[in-house]
Amino acid sequence: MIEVPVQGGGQVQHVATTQLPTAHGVFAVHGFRDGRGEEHVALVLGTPEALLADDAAAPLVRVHSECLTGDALGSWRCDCGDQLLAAQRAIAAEGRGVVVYLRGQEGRGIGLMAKLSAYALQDAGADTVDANTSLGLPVDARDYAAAAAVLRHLGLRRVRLMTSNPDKAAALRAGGVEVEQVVGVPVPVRTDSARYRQTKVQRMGHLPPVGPRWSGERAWEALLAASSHSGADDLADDLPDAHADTDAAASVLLERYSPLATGRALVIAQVAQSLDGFTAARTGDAHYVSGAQDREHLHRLRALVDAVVVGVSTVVADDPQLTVRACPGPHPVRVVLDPRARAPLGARVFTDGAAPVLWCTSSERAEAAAQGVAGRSHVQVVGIDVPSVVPAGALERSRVVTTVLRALHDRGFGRVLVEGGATTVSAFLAAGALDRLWITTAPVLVGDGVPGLRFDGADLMADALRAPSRRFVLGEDVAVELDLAAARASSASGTS
Ligand SMILES: Nc1nc2c(ncn2[C@@H]2O[C@H](COP(=O)(O)OP(=O)(O)OP(=O)(O)O)[C@@H](O)[C@H]2O)c(=O)[nH]1
Ligand SMILES: [Zn+2]
Repeated sequence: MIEVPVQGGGQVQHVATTQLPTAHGVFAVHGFRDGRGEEHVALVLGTPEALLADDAAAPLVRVHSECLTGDALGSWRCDCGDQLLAAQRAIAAEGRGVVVYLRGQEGRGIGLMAKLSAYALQDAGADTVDANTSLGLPVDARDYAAAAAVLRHLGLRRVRLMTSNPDKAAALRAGGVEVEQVVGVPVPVRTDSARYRQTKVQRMGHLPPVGPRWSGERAWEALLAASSHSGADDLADDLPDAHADTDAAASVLLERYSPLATGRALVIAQVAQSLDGFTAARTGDAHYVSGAQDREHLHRLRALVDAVVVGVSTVVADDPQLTVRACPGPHPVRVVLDPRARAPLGARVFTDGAAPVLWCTSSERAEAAAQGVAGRSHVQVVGIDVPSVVPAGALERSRVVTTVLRALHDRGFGRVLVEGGATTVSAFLAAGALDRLWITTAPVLVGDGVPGLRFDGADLMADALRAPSRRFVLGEDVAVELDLAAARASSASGTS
């Protein structure tokens, strides 16, 4: 056993070293006993060479005071549990660092039972400082000499310390460890610990808290940025990795949209249906099938693509704007598939000027259509090489799909959302043109109405179209995403 005397009388004995596999990586864990008989541990990530390298930044270190309620029981009365997690994540993200976990510091050193008594006084209105003093106990009875001794034992003479408590930095410096930087520990804001955190700043001289580095807003900006890098493959840099410190909103957005946020060409579709498979009532009324969260989801999908495609029937029935309003983000180019040029010239997409419109008509109808929208600079007519008769057969529909996607691709719009109606989405699906299909199911029964997805089906369930899927709850609704590109790839390689 090695004894490490330090200034101020602190000394620790090294007792054992072993491995600790955790959610954040495999840490080495070193056990120590101090002069008072308290047992402490150091969780260490990274080789000694990596930790002690002179030419690298000083390693991240967290000196953490034991808190049974916060660390082990998940209590939100204090921020200890969140801080421990945030420290392990930050260390994992850098690939090296140390958490010194100090036992015997429960309740800022007054012990667990006294802390619970102090909590009871806080329930009655006292703040965390007055609660301790009215129990006749010190506000803070901790000292960190043992932490300095542990770090010295590990050979660490310079650290970046994760804390908001200036006493910890001072104690390490007094114990012979240089604190090159004090780094805030990013933790979520929680109502239950708000007053406690405020008191620490106002009455105990702690530094103000820092928020998580990835808020929902920032994550969404990163997703938008990653989507707009045309053609590049190295976009992952824009997005936080799996260990990044994210708040709840950021986690949801990143999980849901990261697979879509690449600069690569991508054709996706979205449909909202009733439980019994209708997209509108018998009269065509579709206001509204799904709820507000699904609307926001649809607007996010719009913001992540270059172009959004609708069939003319949707323009006639719903007069949609097809812009991004329920979240921040750029409007996509709006594409109306209308071989017979029957969209009303007063439709909102033709009159609002909010974003460019490509009106895709058959070549024969293109000139007349262009005259109809003359002077509306945001509308461009695109003549597509398809007959202007109703393209009833599957073959014609699939020709329209291919021709339109090629026309969009040629104009630099590789990322496409096919938004409706269900006939148009079905045509893209049947043509094998969709990479991902989002279907939102709303808990409503329509009985009879405008049918949802329909395509030439299979005779046997064994031959039905199956694909890897993900599920998301959107309020009352459930969105399922089918990864059709993955399904095609696995059936092409015969592994389906
Ligand atoms: N007495 C008392 N102790 C508390 C209370 N809430 C949390 N603690 C204890 O406070 C200790 C953590 O100290 P904090 O002041 O939250 O933070 P810190 O460790 O000083 O500083 P950071 O490094 O920024 O986390 C743990 O031992 C907790 O058990 C409380 O209301 N009363
Ligand atoms: Zn705590």
